[in-house]
Amino acid sequence: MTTAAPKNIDSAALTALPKAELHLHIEGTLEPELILALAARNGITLPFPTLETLREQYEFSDLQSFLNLYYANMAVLISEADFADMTRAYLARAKESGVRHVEIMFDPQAHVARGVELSTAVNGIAAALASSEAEFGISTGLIAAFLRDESEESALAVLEALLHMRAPIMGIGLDSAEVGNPPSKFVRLYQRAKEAGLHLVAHAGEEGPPSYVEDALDLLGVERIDHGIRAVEDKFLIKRLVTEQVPLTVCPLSNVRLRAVDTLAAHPLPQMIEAGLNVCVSSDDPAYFGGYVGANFAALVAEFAWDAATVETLARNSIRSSFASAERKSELLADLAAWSDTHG
Ligand code: HPA
Ligand SMILES: [Zn+2]
Repeated sequence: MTTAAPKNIDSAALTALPKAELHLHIEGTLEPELILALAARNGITLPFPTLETLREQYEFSDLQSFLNLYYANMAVLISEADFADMTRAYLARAKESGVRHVEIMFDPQAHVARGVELSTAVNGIAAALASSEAEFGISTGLIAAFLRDESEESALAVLEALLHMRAPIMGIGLDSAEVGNPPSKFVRLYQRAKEAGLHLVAHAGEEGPPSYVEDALDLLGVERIDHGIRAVEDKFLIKRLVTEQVPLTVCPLSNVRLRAVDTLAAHPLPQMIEAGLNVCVSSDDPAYFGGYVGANFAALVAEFAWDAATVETLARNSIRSSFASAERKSELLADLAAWSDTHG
């Protein structure tokens, strides 16, 4: 018997790969063109009012330097239509990347702090998500992410408001400036969300130490870790993450642009796959970091010369680690098996 040589993974095959995107900040999908269009629609003057001057700002030295621009650009989001247009634009691009299921994070506190009603943000995003399956073939879920550089009281107040208005959220997350804002600050928030039946995720180990990953699991009870790349610094933690198969949503282009790693070649993802960790690939803030999830896969395949089996594993992990219904997961896994028959 001869073994067939692995086929090359071309861009059409990567696009066709059925995948779930589990780490995506919807405000991080605002492309410069849309920022300027929304600014014009709302009569807002931005500090960088042209495409050229705005684009010049997209050089980051760390997470905080990115967050400064990310929060400043949110000023253009005023009406439900703005939130809906941003979300629909993302879904259209996600479809081009072969995304079949997405769990979208949004930052409710960042909008409330600007004087935008919570219902405006929630209803606008939800309106676009409501037609996503029919329009784009993408099933969706919404996750309210809380700002870890704000107080737990502020997060609790916004969570209560979301529950009171019966916002269509499936879970909560924790994002923004990580170092100095450990998971231990948010124990009551996560307890409350758990009581309310919500799924629990948190960013940990992006810039923060491996102990934040451990604390997110032990103190907050999260089901998934967003990023988690610094876990590789602690071999005992890696062993635990492998044993428990904790999902890690890794965002390679983000890590390079925010200098969490020096280069894509130096990214720990191959080592993480090799160790048997339950990793998947996501885009984080694709309008800021040089590409949607398809571009992340393409860059990885170009850098590491991966075969079909490796990208299939990453896609399978993303589907299995999602909070999609059991039926939806089976459907996507069947599509993945069909992809493998063609491309494997
Ligand atoms: O990459 C990120 N890290 C932390 N907080 C964030 N908020 C939006 N994007 C990010
Ligand atoms: Zn993120």
